[in-house]
Amino acid sequence: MGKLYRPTRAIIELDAIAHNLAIIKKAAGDVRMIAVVKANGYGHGAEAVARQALKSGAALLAVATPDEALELRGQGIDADILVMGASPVSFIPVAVEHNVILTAYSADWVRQARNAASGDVRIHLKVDTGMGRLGIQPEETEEVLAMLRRSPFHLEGVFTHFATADEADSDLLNRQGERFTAVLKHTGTGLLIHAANSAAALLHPEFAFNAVRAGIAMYGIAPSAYVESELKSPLKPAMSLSTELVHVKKLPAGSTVSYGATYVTEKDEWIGTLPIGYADGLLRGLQGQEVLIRGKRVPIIGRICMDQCMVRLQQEMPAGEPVQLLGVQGGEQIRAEEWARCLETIPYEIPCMLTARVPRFLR
Ligand SMILES: Cc1ncc(COP(=O)(O)O)c(CNc2conc2O)c1O
Repeated sequence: MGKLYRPTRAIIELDAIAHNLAIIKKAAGDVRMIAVVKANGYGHGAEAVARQALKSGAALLAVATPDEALELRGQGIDADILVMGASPVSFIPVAVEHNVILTAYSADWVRQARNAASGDVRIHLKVDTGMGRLGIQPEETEEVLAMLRRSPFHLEGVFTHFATADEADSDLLNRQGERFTAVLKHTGTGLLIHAANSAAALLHPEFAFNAVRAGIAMYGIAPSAYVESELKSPLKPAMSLSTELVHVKKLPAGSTVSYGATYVTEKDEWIGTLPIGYADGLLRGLQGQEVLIRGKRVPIIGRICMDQCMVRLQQEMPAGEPVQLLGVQGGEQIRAEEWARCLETIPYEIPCMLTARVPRFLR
């Protein structure tokens, strides 16, 4: 990456990825780890996270789309990669060429795919046990397995996905687990059997089967407040986001700040400008969110702009003063979970929403 002239950057701590995978592995037991690196590694950088996860013992990688798999292959990643989403039948020859594992997610897909396939097509069969997104219905299992046996597919795994593993109420989780266990009576041996996402891997080892698919927790973010409250060891956020003040001025009482002049200073106020805005992923809904300067919390005031935002300082400060938007500064910390509360969303969205304009530096 060439020299950058804007101080805004995300730092990705690979040690945190390793730390979090160890926590997940300890919780899930003696099972294989599938590192979910889709969506550019939840915004952290898929290649770097994939390499660290493999170094930390991940057995294979999981992505959402065929293109994400090909991108990793293009970056020289030779490990097994499972495309968990719907791959078009037209991708099958490409998958064989690049040794990418596909998901058989419906009886129709199997019917169409078996006519398009030549060569050893590696697949995992997905069963819909209650997520209602992709997967065959449990009652289709024997029919689909029979079709697979009469096809050029090499069935290597069976999986399902939990809809409520991050919630205290485990009723649907248990029903999904029972449905999936019933399906496994028909699938034979020697398969990778995986159902658990981070929440299930951390809190429900009874559903670890012989592999778990870790996403959000690998990045050091708890799937939900409930899961975080149940954790024995804290996760370590792998991403921090920082910048610097680029402009500081004192505005007299009654001065307006930013578009719409929605913020008016009530007295003489020191106002700082940060070179980060909603085109970087600092969404306008984060107006009012605090950032850290000299270890103290100061609020974003006025409307967040495309490339900049303003904060109300407690005193005069020089341009160049470090600003922490996510991460630790002094004795304080701001986490993705806090942004998620501010935006009334889930923490998953936070790292994913940082745009490519924010450079990611590995540490
Ligand atoms: C099929 C599948 N397996 C595993 C994971 C990892 O889950 P985790 O990040 O909770 O560990 C996901 C995440 N999928 C999504 C997370 O948020 N929206 C999603 O579609 C997934 O879609």
